[in-house]
Amino acid sequence: MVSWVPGADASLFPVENLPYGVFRTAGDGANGPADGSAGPGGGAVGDARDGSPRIGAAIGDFVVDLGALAAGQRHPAEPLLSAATLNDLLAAGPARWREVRGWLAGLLTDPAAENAVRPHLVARDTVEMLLPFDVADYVDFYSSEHHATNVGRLFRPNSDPLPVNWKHLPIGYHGRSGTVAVSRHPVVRPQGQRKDPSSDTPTFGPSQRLDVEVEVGFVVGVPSERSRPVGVADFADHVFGVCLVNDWSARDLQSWEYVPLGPFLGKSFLTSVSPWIVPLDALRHARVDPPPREPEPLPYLRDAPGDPWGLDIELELAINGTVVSRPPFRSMYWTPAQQLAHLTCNGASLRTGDLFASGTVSGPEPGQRGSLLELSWGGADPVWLADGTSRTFLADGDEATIRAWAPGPGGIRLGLGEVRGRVEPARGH
Ligand SMILES: O=C(O)/C=C/C(=O)CC(=O)CC(=O)O
Ligand SMILES: [Ca+2]
Ligand SMILES: [Mg+2]
Repeated sequence: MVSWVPGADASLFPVENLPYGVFRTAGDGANGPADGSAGPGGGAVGDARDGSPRIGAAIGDFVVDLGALAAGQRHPAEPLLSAATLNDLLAAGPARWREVRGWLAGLLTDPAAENAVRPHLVARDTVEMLLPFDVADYVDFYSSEHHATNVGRLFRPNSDPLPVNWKHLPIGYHGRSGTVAVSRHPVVRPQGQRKDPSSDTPTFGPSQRLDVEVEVGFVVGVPSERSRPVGVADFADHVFGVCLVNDWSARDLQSWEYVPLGPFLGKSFLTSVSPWIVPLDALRHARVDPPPREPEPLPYLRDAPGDPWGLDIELELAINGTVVSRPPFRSMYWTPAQQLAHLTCNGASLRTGDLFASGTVSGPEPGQRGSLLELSWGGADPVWLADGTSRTFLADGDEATIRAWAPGPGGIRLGLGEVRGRVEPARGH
């Protein structure tokens, strides 16, 4: 498809992508004077909606202001698109999602629509991106065989690396939705209990083993009824789209606290997500067969015939600008459709805004590991950065950035954007 938006076709946000997000422009609510002296729309280039959250879609170097565009076009989805979060659009379901996406793609490719749409384009480098949806429940899975094997070796050297249940069900845990934040949120070093292996008693203080986890997140749109499991074949009826997730992890807190109930404070201080939610429709060309599963899973976890949900998403992790890893999502053992089926198989219901993350994505090669725990092999083998310094875990001031791409139609690449965060020193106590 050819868009009239300058540069869009050759960018990572061409009209085949059209991810949704929530943005605001500088104004009273954003970068305006702290004393609030300027009224709404104050300032020479002010807009009455400066500072207010607005729903947008990314196209090339721009954001389309969807509420304003829909109002101008008298589009029936205008109330959904004029909201402050994506939640109403998420709840509207696949028929509405496809209709809005088709309408927008039509306008962005029709030269006759340029005059009507152009006033609603905002340069992306001038906006602030906000958390795009109210996060309902947050679940994190553990579905990379390579990651689970590596972490098993490091955390449980005297046991089998994979737990006996691992190939029978997608292991997961419930995380903390209230501390999910959008990219660029500061990563304040968490404090907590940790116990040095050479000591008999724990101490309290700032984590010395702060880590990243490179993950892909799935955003639920359509809720489900309690006591009615969602089958693998119904994945696309409920899930709206995909974002990137960094499940920041304090390994010293985690390894001391996690037995027997699993991750708790070592991960609950912050989970960062990318601002752009790429609709499943945009990822049609990224679908691939997942790796072979042996033994065959129980019936409720088998791939829907002819409709498996492996995804060929290439990820990249950079620390202070040095790319340290390229995890391949296509190597994940359990697909998001299997994760969703498992999440609901006991009758637990879904809510609009539920977020479930894949688990750390690690491929089979050392350069494909999705955490510093694995890349530095538990701190034994430092990772070198372009400035000549090395890391085992994150230092104060470090910035971690996850980026990703997926194949689109006709050999083009679609961007999933990025999620980044900079570490700040611990506070308090
Ligand atoms: O093996 C363990 O004890 C824990 C591994 C994790 O860090 C849990 C997690 O967040 C799951 C994942 O990201 O794959
Ligand atoms: Ca994780
Ligand atoms: Mg987390």
